[in-house]
Amino acid sequence: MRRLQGDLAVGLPIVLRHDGAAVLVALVESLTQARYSAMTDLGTPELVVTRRRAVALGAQPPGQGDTLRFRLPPGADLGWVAAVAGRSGPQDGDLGGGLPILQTGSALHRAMLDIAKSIHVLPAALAVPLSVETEAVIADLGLSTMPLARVLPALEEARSQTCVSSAQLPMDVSSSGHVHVFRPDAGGPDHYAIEVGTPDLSGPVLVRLHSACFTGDVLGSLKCDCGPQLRAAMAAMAEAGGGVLIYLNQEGRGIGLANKMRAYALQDAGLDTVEANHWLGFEDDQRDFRIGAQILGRMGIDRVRLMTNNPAKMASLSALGVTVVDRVPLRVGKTAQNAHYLATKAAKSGHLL
Ligand SMILES: Nc1nc2c(ncn2[C@@H]2O[C@H](COP(=O)(O)OP(=O)(O)OP(=O)(O)O)[C@@H](O)[C@H]2O)c(=O)[nH]1
Ligand SMILES: [Zn+2]
Repeated sequence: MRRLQGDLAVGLPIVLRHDGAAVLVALVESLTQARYSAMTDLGTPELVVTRRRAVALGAQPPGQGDTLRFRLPPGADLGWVAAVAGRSGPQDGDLGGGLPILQTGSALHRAMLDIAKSIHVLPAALAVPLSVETEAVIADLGLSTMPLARVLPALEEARSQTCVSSAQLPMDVSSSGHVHVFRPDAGGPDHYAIEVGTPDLSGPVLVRLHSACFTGDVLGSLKCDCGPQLRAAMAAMAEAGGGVLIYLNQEGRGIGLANKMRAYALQDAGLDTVEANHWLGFEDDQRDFRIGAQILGRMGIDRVRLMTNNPAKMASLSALGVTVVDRVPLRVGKTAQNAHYLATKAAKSGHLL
């Protein structure tokens, strides 16, 4: 799967197989003019997008499925395809004639977008069904290939983590502390568990499950409350004698920093934080808290006092077998610039303020 993800990330097409059929797939995010031309020369391409994206573009898609596909209209160039994907910015909502007739996508189409999301790029793919003849044409290119049946298990495998290194770290909140680095067995970004002070891991542990926010954690952004929440959680852990911060590299609620900045540009144009995610084709929250639950398990922690205002985090951990003994609210970092963001999270995502 890492090879497949790497190829797609740099713009190389891959071949997915299912039920005796083969489809050549490239992600719109990394598609170049040369590859677009080569793919359209090979057959009749379809564009695959999420229902969220189609609705954002004004379509009224049939059925219930979350993945949709349509044939490229005559004359559609790479610029049009990129605009459908939302690659360049808020102006991409203006498609003129709108989208051609949409069809519900199959499990194969959904897998394409799942792979795109797993590498934090826009969920939009160009797919060219291959005939026996066209397969022969590309046979020598050595493209990565995978049967559909292996895609989901391979993505699942990336959630299994192993601790690869640990060391002591004195910090300003506490002179005693440890950092443990966890790595997905199937590759992907590392995640970190930080023991602040000397927590008793056998009892209910004061825990913060924090998702990376480069802009808030590092740059001191006033648009969200992440930086103050991070620092307040660590200070509270030190004060209590110990706690564990799980720092998950799930930037932008799991859409990655590039897409979060696209979402910020959309917010500058008037959308709220949830609408901006939808406009780009993502769900409100693309994070997978199974990773956090697994790291807790690897550390031998099964009872937590969870520092959060997000009931969905508590519910996810409970469903995954971690006992949430109580919730410790984290109400810090309100600014004039993030008041609307926090109000939207309360109204649309159920955050407790
Ligand atoms: N997509 C997107 N992500 C954002 C935006 N603002 C902040 N984030 C991300 O939201 C996440 C916030 O993470 P957390 O603070 O752990 O989670 P939370 O759901 O707010 O819950 P608690 O803080 O625990 O109450 C981080 O990954 C940020 O990068 C935004 O406008 N759009
Ligand atoms: Zn933030």
